Amino acid sequence: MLRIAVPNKGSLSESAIQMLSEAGYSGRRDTRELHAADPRNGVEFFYLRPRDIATYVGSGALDIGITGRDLLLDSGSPAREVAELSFGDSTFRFAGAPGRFAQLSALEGVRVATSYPGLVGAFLADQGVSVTLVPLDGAVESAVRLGVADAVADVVSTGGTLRAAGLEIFGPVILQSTAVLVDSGAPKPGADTLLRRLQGVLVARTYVMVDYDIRLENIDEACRIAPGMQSPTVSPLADNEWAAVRVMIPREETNEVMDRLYELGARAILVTTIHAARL
Ligand SMILES: Nc1ncnc2c1ncn2[C@@H]1O[C@H](COP(=O)(O)OP(=O)(O)OP(=O)(O)O)[C@@H](O)[C@H]1O
Ligand SMILES: O=P(O)(O)OC[C@H]1O[C@H](OP(=O)(O)OP(=O)(O)O)[C@H](O)[C@@H]1O
Ligand SMILES: [Mg+2]
Repeated sequence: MLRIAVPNKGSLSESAIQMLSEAGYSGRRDTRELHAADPRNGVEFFYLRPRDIATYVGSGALDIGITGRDLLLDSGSPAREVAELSFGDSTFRFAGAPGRFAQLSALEGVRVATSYPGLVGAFLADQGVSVTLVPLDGAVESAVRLGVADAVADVVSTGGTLRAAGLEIFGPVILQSTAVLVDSGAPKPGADTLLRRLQGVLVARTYVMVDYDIRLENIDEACRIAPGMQSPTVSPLADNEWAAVRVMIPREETNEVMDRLYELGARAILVTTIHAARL
């Protein structure tokens, strides 16, 4: 059985569990369960703190897992990133009182609070800036107001938490993070199937299927508007001056592509969602 680590709570948990469900796996039924077997698919799930997942996978205790890139790098674990999963996006930034720090070098010698000391320490060492790191468990934005640090380094999503704490971002982007699939680098039976299934979910979410009818003389132009993956499927119609075309397009381009096809003379343009895919 492939042993898979899944975030048990926090920002990544719900999306990770949803994605595995769309990939055809059945997981735990109760949020307090820490382990669930899915014998039909030959996998076992272990629900763990996202911060600990790289440690379990890097040590070989578990085969593969879902965590954040920032948490992976912070852990110092030898686990490696296998694929991006397109959720849990965030940036990792420095912040301080408005106007206090103009650039990174202004951090020299000051106290920087973070719950990612491994990630921030490595970044600052690489940049040749020496600070006193103040490791905290969370809510690090309060550290400046409460006087335990001069600046913070933390996850930023909307920026709302920083603003509410009266802090301002400065300096370079430390990291662009996203949820990732991680493994130990050693091949594991069943891991390829999991990866293909998750990639299938991403394709199904990112693309839609478009069907339309078009006059034969306009097919080439229509295929330039929507070229598809390999190439559109073109089928004859009973009226031999027309053909039916089927093609995948990026979901976010749906209406623009429909408008352009219609203007070209396409009719009966139908868009359907994709439930699952293997490219
Ligand atoms: N708005 C967000 N807040 C926090 N983490 C986020 C956010 N968006 C994405 N993430 C990502 O989620 C992961 C952190 O998840 P984790 O569950 O450890 O902490 P959390 O969501 O802050 O939960 P908790 O604070 O309850 O431990 C990181 O990879 C982080 O980049
Ligand atoms: O930019 P925003 O949209 O405001 O989101 C970022 C905030 O969300 C997270 O905090 P969380 O709620 O997880 O609490 P924590 O700091 O205790 O982890 C993160 O640590 C930031 O504080
Ligand atoms: Mg948090």
